Amino acid sequence: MFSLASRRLVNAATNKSRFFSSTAAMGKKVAVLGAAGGIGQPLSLLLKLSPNVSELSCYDIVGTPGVAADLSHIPTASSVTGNLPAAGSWPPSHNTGIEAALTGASVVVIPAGVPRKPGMTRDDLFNTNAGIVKGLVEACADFCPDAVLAIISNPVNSTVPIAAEVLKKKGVYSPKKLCGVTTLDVCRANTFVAASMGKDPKDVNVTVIGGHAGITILPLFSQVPGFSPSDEDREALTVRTQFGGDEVVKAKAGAGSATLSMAYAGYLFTEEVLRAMNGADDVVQCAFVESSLTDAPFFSSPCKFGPDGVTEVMGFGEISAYEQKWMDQMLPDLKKQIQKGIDFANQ
Ligand SMILES: NC(=O)C1=CN([C@@H]2O[C@H](COP(=O)(O)OP(=O)(O)OC[C@H]3O[C@@H](n4cnc5c(N)ncnc54)[C@H](O)[C@@H]3O)[C@@H](O)[C@H]2O)C=CC1
Ligand SMILES: O=C([O-])CC(=O)C(=O)O
Repeated sequence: MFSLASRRLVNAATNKSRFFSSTAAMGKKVAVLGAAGGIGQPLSLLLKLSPNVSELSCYDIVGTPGVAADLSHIPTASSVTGNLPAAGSWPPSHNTGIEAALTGASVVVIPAGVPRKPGMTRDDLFNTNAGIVKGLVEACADFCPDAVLAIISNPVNSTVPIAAEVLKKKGVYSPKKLCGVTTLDVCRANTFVAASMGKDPKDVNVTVIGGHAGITILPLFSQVPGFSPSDEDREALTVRTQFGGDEVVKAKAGAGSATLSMAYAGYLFTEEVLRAMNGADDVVQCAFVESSLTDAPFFSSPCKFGPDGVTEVMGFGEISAYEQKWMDQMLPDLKKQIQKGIDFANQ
């Protein structure tokens, strides 16, 4: 699923892409909200290397003039701007503010908000991040209502429903254009299974369904061709994928959560959205979207992408009895977290 995007990144970075000049003409404006943060900076770097991006708009409440000035020295075809809520944009001639940051954007990636510290759940971030996401999505509704929104800010299981409610109130909601980014769960599952099978991770593509928090994350290892782990290994790999975020939070010991792997995952997700916008008809990736596959109103599953975002929420095929057990356990939690977001947006 990701091998093409990954190859393009290497090509762009080494400036040898034979696609470079031809695809630059199809480049889109991409805005990163939270661009000065732990995820935002490396994500912006990767997007600056993308031949599918013609304009990179970095927005944050602090630091974006520096991030943009720094990125602007990288010799790729895209322009870059650093936007702040008030005065002090970069370049100085550029209008500052969220309106300038968002106007004309085709894709908006949102990693704005606080990360976890050890001992916290993603839901513990709700009180701070719910309001941040609500405010930013209101601005998206006002200034780029047709953009695809890719929500990274946690808790994704609640922030995506918040975004949906905000967009509905503004009269611009399209389920095709609102995605929670669960790509990091796929990256982790691929990495862990490839190591267990002695394979190159690029040859593994695990479907991960559900949500993006603990047991709501469900990797479908039964669908990986040639993979038949012992019960014990399957349990260990499933739990490690579900709690991969905690592994990083613990190792960072108070300095935050996954940033570099998330920047990579956010880049892969965005590249695939852009590739579909540019006409590719083979783009399928997991995303947390409005869904009728289960009785949870939002659910992550493989989705087909086209020029306007998600064109089909695909099913997830047959799952094993082991996976069904996790699914039964997950759904009440997931539905509760979704409802919490909906209630917040409507209070
Ligand atoms: N979906 C996923 O798989 C993952 C999600 N995350 C989540 O991503 C979020 C960001 O994580 P980090 O980058 O590590 O945090 P960070 O604290 O390093 O960066 C967040 C950035 O958001 C900015 N920000 C805060 N309020 C803002 C606003 N109203 N408008 C614009 N920018 C604003 C901050 O100034 C900061 O630069 C967290 O909520 C974290 O839990 C992290 C890893 C994986
Ligand atoms: O664990 C966290 O808080 C950050 C995150 O969502 C992840 O790494 O999957």
